[in-house]
Amino acid sequence: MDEFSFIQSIQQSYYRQPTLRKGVGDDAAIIRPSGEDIVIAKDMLVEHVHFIKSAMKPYHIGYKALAANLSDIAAMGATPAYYLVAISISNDWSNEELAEIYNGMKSLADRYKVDLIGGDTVSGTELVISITVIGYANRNISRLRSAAKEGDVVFVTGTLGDSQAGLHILQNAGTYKEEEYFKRRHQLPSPRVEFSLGLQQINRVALNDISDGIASEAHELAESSKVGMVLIEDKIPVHPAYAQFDSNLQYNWKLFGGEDFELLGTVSRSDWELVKQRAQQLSLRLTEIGYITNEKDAGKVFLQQENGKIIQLEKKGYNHLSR
Ligand SMILES: Nc1ncnc2c1ncn2[C@@H]1O[C@H](COP(=O)(O)OP(=O)(O)OP(=O)(O)O)[C@@H](O)[C@H]1O
Ligand SMILES: Cc1ncc(C[n+]2csc(CCOP(=O)(O)O)c2C)c(N)n1
Ligand SMILES: [Mg+2]
Ligand SMILES: [Mg+2]
Ligand SMILES: [Mg+2]
Repeated sequence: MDEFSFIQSIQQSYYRQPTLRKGVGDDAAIIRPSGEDIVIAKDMLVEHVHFIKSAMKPYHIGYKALAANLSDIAAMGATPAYYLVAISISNDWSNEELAEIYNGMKSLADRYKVDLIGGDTVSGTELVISITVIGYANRNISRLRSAAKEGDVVFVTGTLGDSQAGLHILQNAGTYKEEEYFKRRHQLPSPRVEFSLGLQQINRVALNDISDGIASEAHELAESSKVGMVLIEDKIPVHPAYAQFDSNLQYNWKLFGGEDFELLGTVSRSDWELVKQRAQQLSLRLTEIGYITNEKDAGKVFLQQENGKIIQLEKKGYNHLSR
C-alpha cells in the first residue's frame, strides 16, 4: 500500500458534522462555524514514550491517542466535532496494524460523532501520532484553569492511579486482582466528555484533565487561578483492588502517575449539588477531595495527610523535558 491508497483507506465515506465544508481531499479542510467559540487542542502519542508494542495493541494506541485529545476538549467544556491525524510510520508496522490503529480512533469518533477531516502521513523511525481536535463551546461559560475561587469545592471524577497500575501489570507478569480492569484503564481510557457537557448550566467551573498526575494538574489550576488548594489525602478516590499494590506505588501513582484522563475541577459550594447530580445521572464516580484557599497561598497545593498534618505537595508528575 502506498501513501495515497493509505489516505484513501482511512477516509470516512460520509461526514456527520453540519459545519463542514471540505474534509479530506484538498490542500486543507474548511469549516464554517455558527457562532460558538472554537476550541482546539493537540496531543501526541509516541512509541517508547507513551506506549510499547508489547503493552498496547494497535487498536489501543489509536483509541488512546484520540481519547487523550477528547479529554482536553472535555476539560474545556466543549463539544468535540473534528479531528486531524498526523502519523509517522516505521517499517515494523503492517497495513493491518495501521488499519487497527485507525479502527481504535474510529470507535471513539463514532461514539462522539467526531469527523476525521485531515492529517498528514510520513514514514519515520518509530510510530508517532499527533492529533488535533476541534470542538465548539458555549461563549458564556468558563472552564478555564484560571477560574477557581476561594471557597470552591475541589472535585475529581473516577478513580486515580489506575492507568499506571495497569501499565505495571502489563510490564510485570504475576497474578493480580481485577487485572483486566486496570489494563483497560491504561489501554482504553474514557474521556469525560458527557460529564463535562452536563455542566453547561453552571457558568463557572475550573477544569483540568489529569494526564500528568493530579499533583501536577492541581498546581496548574492553583497557579493559573492565583489561589491555594488543599487536597485531603484519604479522600483521593482509588479502586477497591488498588490496595493490592505496594503502598509507595499506590501513593506515587495516584498523586504523580498520570494518564487517568479524569477531570479535576473546582466549583462554588452553591453549584456543587448540581455537579453531583450530573455525575449521578451518568453513574460516574465523583468525589469532593478538597477546597480552594486564598491568594496568599497562590500557586501552592497542600496535602492534608491521614494523620491530620498538612504538607506542601511538590509539583511533580510526568514531565517530558525534566532532565
Ligand atoms: N510545542 C508547543 N508549541 C506550542 N504550544 C505548546 C507546545 N506544547 C504545549 N503547548 C501549549 O501549552 C499549553 C499546555 O500544554 P500541555 O500539553 O501541557 O497541556 P495538556 O495537553 O493539558 O497536557 P498533556 O500534554 O499532559 O495532556 C497548551 O496551551 C498547549 O497548546
Ligand atoms: C512505555 C510507557 N512508559 C511510561 C508511560 C507513562 N507515561 C507516558 S507519557 C505520560 C504522561 C502523559 O503524557 P503527555 O504529557 O504527553 O500527555 C505517562 C504517565 C507509558 N504510558 N508507557
Ligand atoms: Mg498536551
Ligand atoms: Mg489537559
Ligand atoms: Mg492533554
